[in-house]
Amino acid sequence: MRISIVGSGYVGTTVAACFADLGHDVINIDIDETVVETINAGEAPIHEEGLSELIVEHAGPEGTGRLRATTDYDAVVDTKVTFLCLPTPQNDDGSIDLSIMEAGASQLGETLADAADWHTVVVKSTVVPGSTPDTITPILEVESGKTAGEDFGVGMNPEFLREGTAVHDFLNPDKVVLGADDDRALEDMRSVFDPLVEAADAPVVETDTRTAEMIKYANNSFLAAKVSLINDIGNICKELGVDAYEVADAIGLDDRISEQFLQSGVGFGGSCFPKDVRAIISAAEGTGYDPAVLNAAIDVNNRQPERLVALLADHLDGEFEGAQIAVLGLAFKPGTDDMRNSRAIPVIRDLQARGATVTAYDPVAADNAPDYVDDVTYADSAAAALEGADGAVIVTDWDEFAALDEEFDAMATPIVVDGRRIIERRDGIVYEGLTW
Ligand SMILES: NC(=O)C1=CN([C@@H]2O[C@H](COP(=O)(O)OP(=O)(O)OC[C@H]3O[C@@H](n4cnc5c(N)ncnc54)[C@H](O)[C@@H]3O)[C@@H](O)[C@H]2O)C=CC1
Ligand SMILES: O=C(O)[C@H]1O[C@H](OP(=O)(O)OP(=O)(O)OC[C@H]2O[C@@H](n3ccc(=O)[nH]c3=O)[C@H](O)[C@@H]2O)[C@H](O)[C@@H](O)[C@@H]1O
Repeated sequence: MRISIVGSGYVGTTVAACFADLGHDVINIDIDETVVETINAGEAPIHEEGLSELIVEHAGPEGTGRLRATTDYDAVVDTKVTFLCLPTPQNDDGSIDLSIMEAGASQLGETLADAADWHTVVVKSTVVPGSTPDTITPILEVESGKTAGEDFGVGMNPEFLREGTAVHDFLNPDKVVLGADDDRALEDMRSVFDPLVEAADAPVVETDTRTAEMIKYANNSFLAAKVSLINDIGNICKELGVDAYEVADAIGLDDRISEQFLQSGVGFGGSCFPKDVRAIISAAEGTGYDPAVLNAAIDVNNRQPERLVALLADHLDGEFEGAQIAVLGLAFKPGTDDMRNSRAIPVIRDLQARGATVTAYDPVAADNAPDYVDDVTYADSAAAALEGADGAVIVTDWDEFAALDEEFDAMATPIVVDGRRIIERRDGIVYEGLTW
């Protein structure tokens, strides 16, 4: 099937490359010319395991030609289904900012005015319940001069991939959620997903657009709250002299709890959990409901970076002035160069506010870091960051940090505060785990 994907970021590029791999003819539309040129040159515009190979195979000069990128929305007319994979950031008050979606829907609607045939538009971005039927559909109708359900269809298909394992997650979904308010749109979505559903033997949930939108927030809220709950328990463990990881291993054996998302530490970051939990809190508050547990999840998450720095402060007798602190890890999780809402940001700012100078190292995210933090020296290796440091904090659980050993001996004072349980406790290091 010929499909178009609007937005070529972490979701759009992954989805476009994977759909091309599943046999569809895919056009990826983005306003960023560099991104478009990169894809058309057969290269991945973002760091994601397995993505470069797919882009070489389907967009590269020797490739299948099933993936092509453009800045031109008119390309949509040659396709049958369009997925909107545009950013849905937050306003200052935490509520969802739909302006980019509105701009994309507006451009798409103008293009659809010229479409002779039925076309289905699918919202893949994470949007609060009601956004698709109440905001996106009316824009498409006004700009195209057509009627939803009669001339074109609208669906909502939330995405559950994780950054770092995006290609694997997309191709091996736990579930595929297809939300639609009319049968033809649903039928088109089924046709797009058939090859994936068959290859992955994935369960399909068919529902209306509002419910599909809410399923996404419920999924992310549940996981974010689970991380905050294990962090709350972890903080209690630390205060009481108990190892939270031993506790988590045991409770994770209970199928009702499961072992996943029980790693306590410096908290959740990324472009989704913090923003999505705040957006659904805001939507709930708009109805007059106070979502107490979700507010607590954000509150606990905000406190973990402070607790990490406070543990280091204890070992430096509160004296950060003139201290050189190594920060290992900048990305919000391993496997990605994404620093959006990384816990490294509050950790670095807190250290600097207390008077420390910061030398940071991350295997892939350092180039993005200056957009988020100032006055940081970037080292080429963990060893270089640690050399001469008065203390170190571990913010991201990159595998390579687990192999660090004698590098700590080159520190001026080998104090290591581990926010991700990645470093081995050993003689010669003053080691503090955040929740163990
Ligand atoms: N990042 C993730 O792991 C996941 C994200 N999501 C959701 O998917 C949506 C997209 O997120 P990301 O891919 O992370 O965003 P992103 O920020 O990585 O990429 C968005 C892309 O859209 C382009 N763009 C902006 N305005 C445009 C316009 N008017 N027309 C065409 N292109 C335009 C940008 O140039 C950029 O390349 C969000 O709603 C997010 O919450 C859902 C699941 C996973
Ligand atoms: O909506 C989204 O964008 C995505 O958000 C998350 O994916 P992602 O943010 O890429 O990464 P996760 O692996 O979920 O990690 C999020 C944060 O939680 C932290 N985390 C995760 C698990 C854990 O046990 N402990 C913990 O602190 C990670 O370090 C990271 O900072 C969800 O897992 C995806 O299903 C969803 O599609």
